[in-house]
Amino acid sequence: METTLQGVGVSHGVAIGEVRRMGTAVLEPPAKSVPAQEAPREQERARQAVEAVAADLLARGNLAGGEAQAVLEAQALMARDPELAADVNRRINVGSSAERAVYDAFASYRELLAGAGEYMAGRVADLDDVRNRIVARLLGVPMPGVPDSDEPYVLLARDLAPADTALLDPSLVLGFVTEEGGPTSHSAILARALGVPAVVALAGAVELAEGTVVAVDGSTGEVFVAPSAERRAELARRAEERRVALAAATGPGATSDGHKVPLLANIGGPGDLPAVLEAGAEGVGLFRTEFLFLDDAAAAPSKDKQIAAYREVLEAFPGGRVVVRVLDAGADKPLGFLTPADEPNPALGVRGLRSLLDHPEVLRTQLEALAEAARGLPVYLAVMAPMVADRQDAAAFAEACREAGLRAKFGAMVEIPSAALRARSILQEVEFLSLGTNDLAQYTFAADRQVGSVARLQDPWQPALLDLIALAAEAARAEGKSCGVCGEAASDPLLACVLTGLGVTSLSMGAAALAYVRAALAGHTLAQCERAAAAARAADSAADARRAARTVLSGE
Ligand SMILES: C=C(OP(=O)(O)O)C(=O)O
Ligand SMILES: [Mg+2]
Repeated sequence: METTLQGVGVSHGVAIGEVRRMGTAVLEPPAKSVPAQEAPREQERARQAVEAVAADLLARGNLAGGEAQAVLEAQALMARDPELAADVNRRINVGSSAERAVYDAFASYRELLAGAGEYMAGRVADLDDVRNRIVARLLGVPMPGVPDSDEPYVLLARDLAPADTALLDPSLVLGFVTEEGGPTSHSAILARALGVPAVVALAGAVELAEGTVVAVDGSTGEVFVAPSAERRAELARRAEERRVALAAATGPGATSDGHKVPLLANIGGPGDLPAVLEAGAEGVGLFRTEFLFLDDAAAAPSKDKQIAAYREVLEAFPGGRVVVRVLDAGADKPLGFLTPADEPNPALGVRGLRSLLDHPEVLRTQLEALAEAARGLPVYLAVMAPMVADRQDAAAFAEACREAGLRAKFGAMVEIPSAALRARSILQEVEFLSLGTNDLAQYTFAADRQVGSVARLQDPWQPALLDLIALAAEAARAEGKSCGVCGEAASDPLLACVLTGLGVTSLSMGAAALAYVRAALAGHTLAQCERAAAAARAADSAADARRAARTVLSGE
């Protein structure tokens, strides 16, 4: 029988399919004691699990070929290491269960690797993956990581980290459902980048059994479990209605009375270009460069690798604008070579621009790579720094850009309330602002963007967030400079009208949202957007702000 679950819809569209679960991180197996007479049986279980995992890794390597094959073969060698096997057997002889013995033996091997120089330390993540696979097999729980499936599926997870999703095959993912995460979590951002429907913060999601058929409506946040034939028909009708409305809006972003609001794209690398070009993006408003390097977070990316990736993006927008963000490492996007491992609270620690100022050579290499990539291309390059707190940060960034000989506009992201409050002083150092509303909401409401239970406070309609946006936009207007939004707030069509009314000068979003936002802007005048913005700011809650804006925009 059909049941309906309600979460938060974060990426439009409808998907119907079987759920496949993302294996969760392996729990530490309990340290129970196993009687001596069972030791041989436990040793055999351990041996078989190790062998099965090694064989599986080799088989995957054969399929993948290239660099991936070398990595998987090295992992299979780690699994079959005779020293490790001897250690596992020793631990079982003194009373460990097979899973606990594997867990502990890998822990001591891990310490050895971590202390054995930079290259070996970089293999720790591979070793952990091998351990997780063997322990998961012994415990009889799903393998960690992306599901193995040849059929398209709806991906179900507690939450998704950027590193998990690097391995997803987009052609197989129909949609996402996650138990954690809010509208600005990386699950949501990735879903929008892939253009697949997604629902996050769905309580009880991980209890859905593997293979359950669900229908996901990423616009309303509903997930229908075992949908009826009537439900499927209704969802197909809704999807068709949206498609028709979208097809009607084309061209550059503007209100119905011609106030221009360039519609730009958020990208993570050249792989996103076909979708954003197809969706008619007028440029790039946020190139999240750290996404290029998540697969090799142990070492700083080489200059040549960077130049190639940047050039590919810059070439795609002749005559257009491309805003590149320098590496934003830390908190939800850790990079081993930049992010301190032992911070008690990484979101409040050395992340974003702070870590680049601690590693000036990494910043210099990136800025020089950008200068080189842009040489001779007819593109308006802009470069911005994440997590700018004050004028001193902005000045340090601008100075680094000048030293690298970069001919581009330098800008600051407004992601920390202090930057919105003192936007005018920051604008003495840089030429534009870009509001990162995801982090700005996180820091304004002290609400971790990765935690589903505080998603209410991550809602970009919160009037306090709208006030900070208005402050930054007014400061930019007073200085005769631009102030865009590149956080996920820009991808909500109704909110995009409100942001325009607040004085924001461009909107940047994932490819899938561009048509929706274009259509919403084209349906309203600037004066209507301004009235909607005033009504939203006068409200006392996110829900009331949304209602007030909707009333203004639909009632005139
Ligand atoms: C655009 C933003 O940056 P990210 O989501 O990559 O932190 C933001 O914080 O709004
Ligand atoms: Mg941010």
